[in-house]
Amino acid sequence: MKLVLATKNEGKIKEMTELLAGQDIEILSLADFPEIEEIVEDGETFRENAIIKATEVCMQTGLPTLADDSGLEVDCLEGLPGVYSARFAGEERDNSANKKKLLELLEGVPAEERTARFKCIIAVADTDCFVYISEGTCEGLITSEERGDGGFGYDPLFYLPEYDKTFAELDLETKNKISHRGKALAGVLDILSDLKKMMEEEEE
Ligand SMILES: O=c1nc[nH]c2c1ncn2[C@H]1C[C@H](O)[C@@H](COP(=O)(O)OP(=O)(O)OP(=O)(O)O)O1
Ligand SMILES: [Mg+2]
Repeated sequence: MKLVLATKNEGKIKEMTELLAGQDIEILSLADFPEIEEIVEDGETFRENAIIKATEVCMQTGLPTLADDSGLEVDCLEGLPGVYSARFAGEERDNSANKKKLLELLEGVPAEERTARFKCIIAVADTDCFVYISEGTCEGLITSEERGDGGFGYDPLFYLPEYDKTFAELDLETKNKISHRGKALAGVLDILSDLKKMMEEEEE
């Protein structure tokens, strides 16, 4: 079965490809469909945006599609950047500027008040564009400076006390085991396996 990952984010593609390894699924991404235009993520929640991305790409490709909408919620910022994580510092969606803005907003906030969580909502659209949803959360703390050079996005600022490491200091396998994305993806594996069976039966 072919599955389109409805994302342009190389970091997500890498993590999800690893999480789906061994499922005998042929993974495509938006890089394989250059004709698909920029999708406007104007939902008010991760859930809405995940559904927008999954259904839009499913309709345009006619293939089963998986979309991930995710972001970082910081408690002392009342949940910001949240659904605005990608464009926190502006529409250019500049990662460095996003991280800088977050650190500036948290200047002077003591470690114990820097609690935060990553959230990920995954939407899987089948060939009828019927949508299944799964969620994952990962709790951590925001550091006061960047640590590590792995991962993507806010990873160098997201610290896991149990590991004494940021997401950017963990290897891909460990991040996938504990991350919001790893947990959300685990919740759709059964759906994907059912979908695969269905598609194979249809072909016979
Ligand atoms: O594990 C993560 N490690 C670090 N940062 C992360 C992670 N997960 C989400 N994030 C950040 C990146 C981006 O600022 C926002 C997601 O925004 P989001 O719209 O879902 O993704 P995106 O625009 O990068 O790619 P796309 O929409 O094509 O899937 O949260
Ligand atoms: Mg996006």
